Amino acid sequence: MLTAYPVHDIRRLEEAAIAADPRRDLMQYAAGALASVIADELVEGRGRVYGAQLLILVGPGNNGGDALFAGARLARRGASVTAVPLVGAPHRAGMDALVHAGGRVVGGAADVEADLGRYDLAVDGIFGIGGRPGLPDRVAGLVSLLDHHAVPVIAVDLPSGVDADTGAVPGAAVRATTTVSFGASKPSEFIQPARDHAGRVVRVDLGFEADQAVTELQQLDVDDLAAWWPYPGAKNDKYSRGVVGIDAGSTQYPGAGILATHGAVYAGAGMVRFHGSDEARRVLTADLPNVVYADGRVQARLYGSGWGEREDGAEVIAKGLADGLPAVVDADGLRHLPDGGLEPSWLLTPHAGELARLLDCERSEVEADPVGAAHRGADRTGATVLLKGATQIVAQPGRRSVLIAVPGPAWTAQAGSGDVLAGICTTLLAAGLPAPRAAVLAASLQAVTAAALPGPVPPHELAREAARTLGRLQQSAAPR
Ligand SMILES: NC(=O)C1=CN([C@@H]2O[C@H](COP(=O)(O)OP(=O)(O)OC[C@H]3O[C@@H](n4cnc5c(N)ncnc54)[C@H](OP(=O)(O)O)[C@@H]3O)[C@@H](O)[C@H]2O)[C@@H](O)CC1
Ligand SMILES: [K+]
Repeated sequence: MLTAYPVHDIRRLEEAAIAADPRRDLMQYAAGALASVIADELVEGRGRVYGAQLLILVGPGNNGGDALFAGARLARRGASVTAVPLVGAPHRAGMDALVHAGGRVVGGAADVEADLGRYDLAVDGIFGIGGRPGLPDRVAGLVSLLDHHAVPVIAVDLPSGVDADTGAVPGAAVRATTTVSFGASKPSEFIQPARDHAGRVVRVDLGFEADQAVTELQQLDVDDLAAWWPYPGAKNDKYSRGVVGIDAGSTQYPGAGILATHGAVYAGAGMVRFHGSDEARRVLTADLPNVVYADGRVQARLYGSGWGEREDGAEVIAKGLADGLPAVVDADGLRHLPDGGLEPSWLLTPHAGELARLLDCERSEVEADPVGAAHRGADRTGATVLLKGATQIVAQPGRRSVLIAVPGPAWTAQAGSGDVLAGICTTLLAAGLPAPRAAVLAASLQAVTAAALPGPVPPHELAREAARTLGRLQQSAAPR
């Protein structure tokens, strides 16, 4: 599990670390770690540090200071280091150190633009956690020229221009090959599209005490998925493994019911009762003869996938709430929710557009701050929210921390993925998992399965493949 903290918490962690050991110079420590990552990349790219051409992009704050001190260390090792101040006045002591070590400082972007292709590597010390999203125009021009010349960029702390807290990239931003992240991960390391701008992330421990933070973003890894999945044990029977009730699909969209049922069955439901359309039922009878159609006991229900314009949606959901069973509400079902009053054991699975509708805001607002929007969705409805998309975020009402699923390939962005995911979520609720854990495990299983079978594999085939993923995960699961 990786944990990220918003910038205001990282500032507090930094202050606490400095107060705990005032003699420790965090910037020198950070610069030393940065210099060693840069040296490794130079050695990998061209065999040695000596003689390497290094360009340092310098902003007005301590991020530029880190880059300049690292540049000084590399100049002492024989690299030819050029620093270009790009915004405001650069870090004074860092500049002095670089010049003292034999580095060169030019006046501005115009002095390096003509021969950018000669640099082996550029270091982005423009903005760090004090950065506002976007880059001034002249800086954006230089950054895009570096991209054009395919000069690899190492970002200091985070790629300049991205929004560290939200993961949004509303304007120009550095696209790094490697990011050297100090002290604590930033949300932008987990959330798309900023995650793609960071490239490979190298974390440098600055001795922060994380328990002083208020908000956390926890991103699962494959080991967490393997360890947390509720595999059946010797004492389980089909009822204790969990019976799923699926009310999904319609005459208009029978496929949604079929796909959700595939998701539920192949994620290991003890039994699936299907209450969707007759069209879907005919297909399921042939494909999945283990599915039953009679009413009876269930431990969790799915509502909404492929409902279309269903008229009794609100009634069906109200009845489900009165039953007191945990439930997943997906897709068209989200239009029939009561105004608040849901429970955290209910899981809503909107994509950005559906969450925007729930929040009465524009989709672009959800995309600009998906974690904040997921929180608002959970607080407004009282339910757990799994916000689907390039980054899959789980928020709970009244809690400031979120869970993030294992990242997966963009291949899963296709019609039907959400229906399968809703089915997997319902299986995990029926197995007795709390809604946040069910949501993050289900999304992670789908991502890990798609990563192992890359390509345009249709969602029902990925659903089947998930069963094989689970078999492999169970074998690899170390007891915790
Ligand atoms: N504290 C510690 O212990 C350690 C900190 N460390 C390092 O310090 C970094 C944080 O340093 P920092 O606070 O000086 O902020 P940083 O981002 O360098 O610059 C902010 C300046 O940029 C300006 N500015 C921002 N955006 C802009 C824009 N779009 N366009 C134009 N201007 C813009 C902004 O202006 P303002 O917003 O105030 O108007 C302000 O002047 C951190 O990421 C890490 O690298 C490490 O050494 C480890 C120990
Ligand atoms: K940076």
